[in-house]
Amino acid sequence: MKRLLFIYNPQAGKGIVKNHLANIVDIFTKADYLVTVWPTQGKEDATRVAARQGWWYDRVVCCGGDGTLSETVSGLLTLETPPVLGYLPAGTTNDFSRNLGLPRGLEKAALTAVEGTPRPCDMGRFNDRYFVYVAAFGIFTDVSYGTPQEFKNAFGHLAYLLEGATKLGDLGRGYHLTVEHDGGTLEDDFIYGMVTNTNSVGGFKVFPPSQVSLDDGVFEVVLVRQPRKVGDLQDALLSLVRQNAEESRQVVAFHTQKLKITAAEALPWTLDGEYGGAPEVARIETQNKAITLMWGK
Ligand SMILES: Nc1ncnc2c1ncn2[C@@H]1O[C@H](COP(=O)(O)OP(=O)(O)OP(=O)(O)O)[C@@H](O)[C@H]1O
Repeated sequence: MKRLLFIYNPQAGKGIVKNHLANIVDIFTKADYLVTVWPTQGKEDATRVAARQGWWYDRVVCCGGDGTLSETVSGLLTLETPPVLGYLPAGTTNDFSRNLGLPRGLEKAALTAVEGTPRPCDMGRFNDRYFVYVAAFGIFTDVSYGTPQEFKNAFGHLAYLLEGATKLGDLGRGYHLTVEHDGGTLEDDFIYGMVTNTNSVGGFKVFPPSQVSLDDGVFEVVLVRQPRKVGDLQDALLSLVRQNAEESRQVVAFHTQKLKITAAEALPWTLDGEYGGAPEVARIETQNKAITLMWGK
């Protein structure tokens, strides 16, 4: 009999997991797993339990929103040989799960967690922390802006925000940055930056799907320069909407394995939609195929 650790956030997505718990455990049991169930007790608890107990299990499955997935992965990455991870999306935002082709419904996702296709995926290191699919800074990811929910929705709203800014003639507040990546170094003022592993962050796409993969060992980086005039904002917006960032003066887009961003002041970041601190120097690196995730067939 194999061993499975099921970590779930009882608060995620208004507590929907509770209504499905018996069915989920039954699905795991039928797949020949002895199941340990761990309802998370608060912030960072998923990280703690995954880091301390994960080594003993053949499979870890987590259930919750992007926050729970990110916390579980952070714990598993401290292990020498992390077990295969299944994910049951149950949050208010489940951006990442779209990339895994998971079926709708917790029972179907539970079946995928034990009988789907295991695929190694790249994870991100951000100074001494980890992220699963996105690290970002700038307009509307700033801590001073508002609630965590507003951060979470920021990515999907970027194009919309730029459009609004264009109408208002608000050129935004830039950060003076030195950006060192595999292909060179640039120094300029930027209003927004995103380092991502996926092609779907709130439906905001920059790279053609053929250039993006979860296991290629590189991240996709998008930086929006500080506009000097309203026309610059329009230029940035158009290039984002048309997915031709490479041709825009306002938007810089590239792939890289390593990235170092040095800011002239504290720069607030979000990691997987949660506040990630405000370091002056951010060292970001792809951890190639660091976690094997269960995918839908
Ligand atoms: N028992 C708990 N009570 C309160 N918060 C918790 C508890 N367990 C975990 N958390 C915290 O809740 C945060 C959000 O969790 P999660 O992302 O799973 O759910 P969500 O907010 O509903 O979904 P999303 O983040 O996708 O909007 C996590 O950062 C986690 O640390």
